[in-house]
Amino acid sequence: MATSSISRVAKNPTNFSIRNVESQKKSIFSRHLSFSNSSISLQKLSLVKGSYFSRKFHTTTVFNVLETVESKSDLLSRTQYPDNVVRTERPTILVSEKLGEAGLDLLRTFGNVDCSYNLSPEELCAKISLCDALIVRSGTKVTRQVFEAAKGRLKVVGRAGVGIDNVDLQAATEFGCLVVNAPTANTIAAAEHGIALLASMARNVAQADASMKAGKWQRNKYVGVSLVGKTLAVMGFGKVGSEVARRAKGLGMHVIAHDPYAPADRARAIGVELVSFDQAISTADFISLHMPLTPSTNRVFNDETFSKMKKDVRIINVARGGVIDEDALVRALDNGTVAQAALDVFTEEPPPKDSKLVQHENVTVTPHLGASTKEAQEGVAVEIAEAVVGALRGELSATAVNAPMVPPEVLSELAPYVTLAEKLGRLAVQLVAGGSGIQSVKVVYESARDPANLDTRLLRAMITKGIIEPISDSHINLVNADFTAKQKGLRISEERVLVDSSSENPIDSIQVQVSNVESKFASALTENGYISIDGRVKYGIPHLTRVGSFEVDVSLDGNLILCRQVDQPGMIGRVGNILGERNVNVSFMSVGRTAKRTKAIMAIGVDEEPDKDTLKKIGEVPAVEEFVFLEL
Ligand SMILES: NC(=O)C1=CN([C@@H]2O[C@H](COP(=O)(O)OP(=O)(O)OC[C@H]3O[C@@H](n4cnc5c(N)ncnc54)[C@H](O)[C@@H]3O)[C@@H](O)[C@H]2O)C=CC1
Ligand SMILES: O=C(O)C(=O)COP(=O)(O)O
Repeated sequence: MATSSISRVAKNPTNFSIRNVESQKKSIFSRHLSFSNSSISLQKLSLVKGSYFSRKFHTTTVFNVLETVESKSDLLSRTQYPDNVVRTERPTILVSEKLGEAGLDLLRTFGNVDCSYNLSPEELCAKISLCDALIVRSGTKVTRQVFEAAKGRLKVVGRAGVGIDNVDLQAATEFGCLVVNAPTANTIAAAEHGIALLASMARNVAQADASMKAGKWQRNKYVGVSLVGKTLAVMGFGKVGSEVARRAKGLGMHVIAHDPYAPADRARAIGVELVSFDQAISTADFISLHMPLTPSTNRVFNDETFSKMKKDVRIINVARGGVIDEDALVRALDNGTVAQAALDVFTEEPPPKDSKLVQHENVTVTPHLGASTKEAQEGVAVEIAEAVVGALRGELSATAVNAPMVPPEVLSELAPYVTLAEKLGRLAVQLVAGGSGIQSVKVVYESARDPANLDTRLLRAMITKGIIEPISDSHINLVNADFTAKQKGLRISEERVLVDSSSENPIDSIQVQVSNVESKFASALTENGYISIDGRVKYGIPHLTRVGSFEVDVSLDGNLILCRQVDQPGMIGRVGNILGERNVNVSFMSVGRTAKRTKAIMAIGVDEEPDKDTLKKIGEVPAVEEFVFLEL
């Protein structure tokens, strides 16, 4: 008989009307009674729905659909606002490194932009709890401390460039913060810088320039090497690597590449042979690095790998300093294995003033200038501003780094199922008797679609949200759903059941099963002993269609009383009277039973939350065997 202590969500009268019409006019099961007196016609309903869908569902991203769906179903627990508050004020966007004006202008049309450059880690942590978004380049370390200091307000980190090795992605994910980058706008700039370093290193341009400025004229000292006919190994054949390869081919070089993930046909198309790591480094005259810094590429160029290189090899690094063991490189330069190196990036930036590597006479250096052209900086600024604004609007950018991508057409199709999934999660957790922790949840999707064509990650995230949020202070979104579930020891498994129906709808029904728990409403348990509830989307609106082994049919909105009683005449009237006397408005009622005159379940939708006394009175009706009050 316990009732739940879950906090209420706001109500929107328009949605009640829609639901009432839905209940009244679209009842499918014979014993479904509607207590609605709504005068909205079905035609009007479809108009409302039509305009709603056509206006909103052109959107292309996950959070936008979540926002749309949630505002439609009156949930204020918005995915992207962890403090459960719908913010109406302009968001604050902190830009911690120089960003192109076009990007800043775009950001200013949407939020308050705080350009604070050269912040110390402490200053960044002090500011961040006042910010909704942070935009960085490679110079700002977005550490776990930053996410902790944000106190849940920071919703998106935008990296105005490619490399995200300066952002603690694991921490971002744990804190439900989306990370987006600008992966395309500086590709050419980085490739051109790679080629500039290659050519200037080969012809000693920087050294000769410094020598002349020191008053010298050393023509014999600075004899260079030619590029034509030499072998260049491109390590990392991604966007930058392939542009470098293309340009090097134009200089008459023989280009090979190593990239465990690059498709061979892409390489073949520009006349580049993909080879193994060892083959690349042992045959190349020049080696150009273009792989990201990850645990597996960290210091991949070290004493051992330098020793496998051809004598007098020349190395260019426009990727990340950390892929080279810099002390080993100094040794390789000193012992003559590596003739020259041209470096734009360093393990520590800026490197120490007395760095042997930077000071080495055979090394050409630039201070991380790969992306620093006017064109690239305007490009990344706009690219990242669009991504950040989109994310703050509730959209999931196409350049999200720590969240799954769900194609736009899948998103709009799944929208009503997203609401259904969250509500089933909310209901399931409220049916669990206090004290027994949920560890294992199984979700069964019935669908006529080929499982390969059914992306359920979004639904699983929303079921997780529905289950976890009411019983904890965690705030779940698509970024952190799986992580949070795992952290709380909640295992969510999924099963797809192929059914013989129209594949026009992505899903026929969703069943949520919670096993190894006690229920505060025993009728929700199946004969196998687990809590089981089913839901469907009918005419765009989520419905609860089964509780345990009882079929019901109620639209999922407002609050719900589930009663199990002896199936006998007069029960609906008796319970309805108790609620009516206490001014609790019944919005719909549905009765389900397994057999005539045995046991039945009554599902009663109520607009107001009945007080304890009212619920007690319902419990005292002699034929009522158990009941539970649930908030959706
Ligand atoms: N110096 C600068 O200012 C700039 C530096 N960069 C850096 O250049 C690097 C590449 O950037 P993009 O080409 O845009 O990225 P990308 O993601 O298009 O390419 C990276 C490639 O590296 C490959 N890769 C991953 N692990 C590898 C491994 N162990 N061995 C060989 N290849 C591996 C990937 O398969 C991918 O094809 C990044 O680290 C980025 O941060 C990018 C732009 C400017
Ligand atoms: O995009 C990248 O990965 C870069 O390294 C460019 O860095 P930056 O934005 O110039 O600090």
